Amino acid sequence: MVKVVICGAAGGIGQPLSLLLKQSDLISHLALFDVVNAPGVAADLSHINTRSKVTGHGKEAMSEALKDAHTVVIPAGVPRKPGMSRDDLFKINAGIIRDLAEGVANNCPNAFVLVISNPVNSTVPIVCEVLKKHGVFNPKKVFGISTLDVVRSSRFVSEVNPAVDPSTRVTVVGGHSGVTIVPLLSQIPGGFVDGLSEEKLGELTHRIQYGGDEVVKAKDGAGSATLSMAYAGARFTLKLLEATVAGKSGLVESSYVNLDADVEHTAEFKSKTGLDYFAQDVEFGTEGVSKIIPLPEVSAYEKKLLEAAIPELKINIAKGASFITDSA
Ligand SMILES: NC(=O)C1=CN([C@@H]2O[C@H](COP(=O)(O)OP(=O)(O)OC[C@H]3O[C@@H](n4cnc5c(N)ncnc54)[C@H](O)[C@@H]3O)[C@@H](O)[C@H]2O)C=CC1
Ligand SMILES: O=C([O-])CC(=O)C(=O)O
Repeated sequence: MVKVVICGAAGGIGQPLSLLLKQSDLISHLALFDVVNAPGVAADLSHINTRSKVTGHGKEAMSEALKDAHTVVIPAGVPRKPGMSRDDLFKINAGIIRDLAEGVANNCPNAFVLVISNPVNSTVPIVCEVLKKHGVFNPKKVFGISTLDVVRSSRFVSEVNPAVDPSTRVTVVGGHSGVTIVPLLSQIPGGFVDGLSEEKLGELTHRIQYGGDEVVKAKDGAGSATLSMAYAGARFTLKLLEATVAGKSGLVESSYVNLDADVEHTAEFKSKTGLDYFAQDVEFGTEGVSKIIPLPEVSAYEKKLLEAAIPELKINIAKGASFITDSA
């Protein structure tokens, strides 16, 4: 039985994400949890004639929803409005994520946990610290979903140079907010960056780093990216299921992870930077993270971007981790 739980399933991301996951035969039970409207969304989805059973679980039924889950995807919490940073969401979302992580520790301690809720740079450390507190932390099983940064990069690159197919993978590392998002455009095959002026490269990098703001502004108070995020979230979740359920090897996706997930390939980076978490290309295996792919040789421009990302990431990580450790 492969039970996948969506926490925040009735929301802007939760609904289309649930719809996309309903199409997968790898899932046998899709459990939708939300503090509002979960039974309604579940009833609707349950009429679709694919393999999975769908159940809805309201406010009082978190434990029932999470019980024995294989994978838990978390897009629960509030989104940004214009003028807000992702970090401004911490006040509300940190507590929501802590409570859901407690639920995971108590009901499905072996589950893969995929965190979408912002600020991802801090919510992932919150989940990890809660799981550590309960003695059930496995760094190979907790993922911050930064896939939307990769999806945007591929799209925006193809707009700058139509010769690059929009499905071309772009390596994006760092974290998931502003300067912590570091696209490694020098890695795109075919000498993509060589054809760009310094100004164009700066503009494209900035667009990738602040792509979320474009949507927040266009939605004008009605929230942030939901449909592109659902696409990115489904792509990540399904790839992980292909590795963990169907046993496919060699699948790679970028993710914001605890670097202890692969000490062999991260020890040097960790001691050099002092970072415990970083988004990097991750190869999936049956246990979750099978390998964190080391950073490639980066350009001088990207080196500067990394230098700007690291101190900001440290602040975000410390804020998330101490939210749990200081209250112990
Ligand atoms: N990682 C990424 O790339 C992205 C992350 N996000 C983040 O995802 C989160 C959700 O965004 P939207 O779906 O647009 O927001 P939304 O407000 O439309 O939906 C959030 C849902 O979470 C539910 N919820 C609130 N507290 C809950 C709890 N304790 N347990 C279960 N469900 C709960 C709400 O009832 C609501 O249905 C936001 O924090 C947003 O910033 C958004 C886009 C991209
Ligand atoms: O911008 C936001 O607040 C939502 C998000 O994380 C994104 O779209 O990348």
